[in-house]
Amino acid sequence: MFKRTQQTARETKQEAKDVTKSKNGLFASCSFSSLGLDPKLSDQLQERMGFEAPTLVQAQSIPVILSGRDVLVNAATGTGKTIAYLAPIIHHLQAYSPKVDRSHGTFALVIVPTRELCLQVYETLEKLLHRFHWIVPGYVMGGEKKAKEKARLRKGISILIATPGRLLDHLKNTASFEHKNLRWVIFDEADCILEMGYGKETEQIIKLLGSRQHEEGEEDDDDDIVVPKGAQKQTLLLSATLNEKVNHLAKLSLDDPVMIGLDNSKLQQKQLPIESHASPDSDEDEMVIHVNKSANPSSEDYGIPSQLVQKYVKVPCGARLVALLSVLKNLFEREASQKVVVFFSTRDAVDFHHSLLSEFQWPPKSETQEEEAATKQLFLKCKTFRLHGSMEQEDRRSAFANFKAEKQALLLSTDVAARGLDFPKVRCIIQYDCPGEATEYVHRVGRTARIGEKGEALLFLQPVEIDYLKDLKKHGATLAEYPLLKVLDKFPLLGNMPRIKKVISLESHPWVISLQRALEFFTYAEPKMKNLAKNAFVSWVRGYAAHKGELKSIFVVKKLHLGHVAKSFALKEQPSLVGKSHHKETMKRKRDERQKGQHPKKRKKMSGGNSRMYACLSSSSSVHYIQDEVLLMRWAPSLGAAGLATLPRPEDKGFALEVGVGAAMAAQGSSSSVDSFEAAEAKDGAEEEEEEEEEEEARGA
Ligand SMILES: Nc1ncnc2c1ncn2[C@@H]1O[C@H](COP(=O)(O)OP(=O)(O)OP(=O)(O)O)[C@@H](O)[C@H]1O
Repeated sequence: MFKRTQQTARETKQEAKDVTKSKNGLFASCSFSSLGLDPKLSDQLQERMGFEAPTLVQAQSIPVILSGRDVLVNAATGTGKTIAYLAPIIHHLQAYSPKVDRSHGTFALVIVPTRELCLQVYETLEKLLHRFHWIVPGYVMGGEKKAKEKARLRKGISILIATPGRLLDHLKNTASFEHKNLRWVIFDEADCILEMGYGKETEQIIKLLGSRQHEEGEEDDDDDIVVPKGAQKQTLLLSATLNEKVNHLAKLSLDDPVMIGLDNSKLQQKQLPIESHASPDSDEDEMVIHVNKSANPSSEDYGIPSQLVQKYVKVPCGARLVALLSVLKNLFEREASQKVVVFFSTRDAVDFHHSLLSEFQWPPKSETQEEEAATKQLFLKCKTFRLHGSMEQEDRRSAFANFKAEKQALLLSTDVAARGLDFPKVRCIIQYDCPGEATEYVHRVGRTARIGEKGEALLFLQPVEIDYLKDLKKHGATLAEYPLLKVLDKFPLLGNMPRIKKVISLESHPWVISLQRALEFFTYAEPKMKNLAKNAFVSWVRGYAAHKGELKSIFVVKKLHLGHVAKSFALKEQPSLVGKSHHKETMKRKRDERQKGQHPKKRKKMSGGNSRMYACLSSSSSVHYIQDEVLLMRWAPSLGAAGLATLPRPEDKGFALEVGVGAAMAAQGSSSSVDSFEAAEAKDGAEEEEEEEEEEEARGA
């Protein structure tokens, strides 16, 4: 006992040392005012916000941004990039004479990929503007009422934070959106904006802003232009994972940029083929970002906080759910007051695990009812929140705010929480479903170990997926193995279950067996739970088939044992992947939700206006249908020996369809990939409100 206390004390001391060391490497040895910021603003940062010194990236970026140059900033997650770009803008704006007011419209535009990040940047901005009340902050984003946003834009917003779809909508349709004084455009999480499929929107935004921009030296007799003479328009691109994908955006929007945090291995004279949209008069000496893919890459390919402890846990598919619950229980028992985020690949998986963790009790059954009432408790004694793209905006907002405010809580999320979100005191990130590209791994784990704090990250892998570690290593992430068996051994066994001395496989561990049984019992006790499990199973398999590029050879859907996958959703048998009954259930669920007002009038545009069902025969000769003809056309060549046939709508003919696993699954999987889901959701946000707004306008709102 004494030995253990001594060891814990030693570990705590070591952790404290590590944090100090990492903090030493994070902060610059200067003050905010020495960077050239206005004293009132420096004071606000130091005194009111409690930032004693700028971080290194702030110390490097602020003077360059103040000088008016375009900038590309690449710095690790949680190093303070938001302040790095907001502070110089406020410094300039507060000094304008005459003072800026609402009638001058928007001077700075910050474009971010998700709604939560939009709100977060807005909150930071509000704090920074505390002493500059005449500068008006504001935001526009999908999911909000457009009529209200229009009214706010009409009044005037000096610094506007926006998601791309909604911003484009206002640029096109809100005549009162004043931006002729626009001087700054910032793309925060620039690579993500492009990866989420916003490339076209971004190009249009740049074009629309450019066409109405006030060019320097331009003859202009408009008295409303208040940008100081000689002040240059400035564009800033930032991310922890700037890579070659942003070259096109950089080329479109940046003029002779300064690169901050991009080491020489990533910057090369223009050798890479820049995409065909490159302007013919481009500068031949221009720098482009190039990610080093050599056999011996830099360990700093993507900036992962050095104090972050990264681990992986190898779990056979059938034991995944038990392993997840055990790891979580162990974490919260070890340290009650902490926050943990678990990432899943699909929204259905988030919903299922959220319901399960919010209701599942332990121990599962007792001898007498009185005893049961006295001893039963929730398996996890912490508040559990969920966050994903098809939640109602108000629910998203409250989940985000509540998880932020809690001291002890668990958040289950899709990648909607992976970028930029700054939840204080998150101690551990669990990636229960693999993230896909290494960039996403970096951003997910970046929700912990922020601003020099300690943090842990745990990646779940099945034995067949273990090669993913090599992919991460190429980008500088090396993970140690998590001692799962040791953790499982700590849990007390139920009743008189014998403790086996040597456990041969994880699945035969008595704790795993009893917990799995209890979970299955719980899931089957209520039809609602069972349906959630089935939906989660189906979308998980589809999501698995949607891995892209080189990762397809690691995450091979054909290698999955679907019975074991079912077990990981506490199902005793494998449900049909897309049977008629499932299709009907999904339609019914959506109808019910719509009636309850949970899915207000989402309009999905199908190409050609008339959707038809297609069927394709996979190599295993089972039938799979796809509702989106474009998707099938794209995937058809990759189906190999698969036959292809056009069928009437199943609901017309009333035949049941079974899905085949393999190439055809991959085809449907692509439609349920997280990225395209989230992007589609966010884009819908722009359209979704149209009808609502028309209605409101008709009512004279
Ligand atoms: N100079 C500073 N001193 C102390 N804390 C700071 C400082 N600057 C910023 N912070 C805090 O650090 C946290 C991380 O900042 P921020 O969210 O801007 O990081 P980021 O680099 O944008 O991360 P990501 O890449 O994940 O988006 C925030 O809570 C912020 O308030």
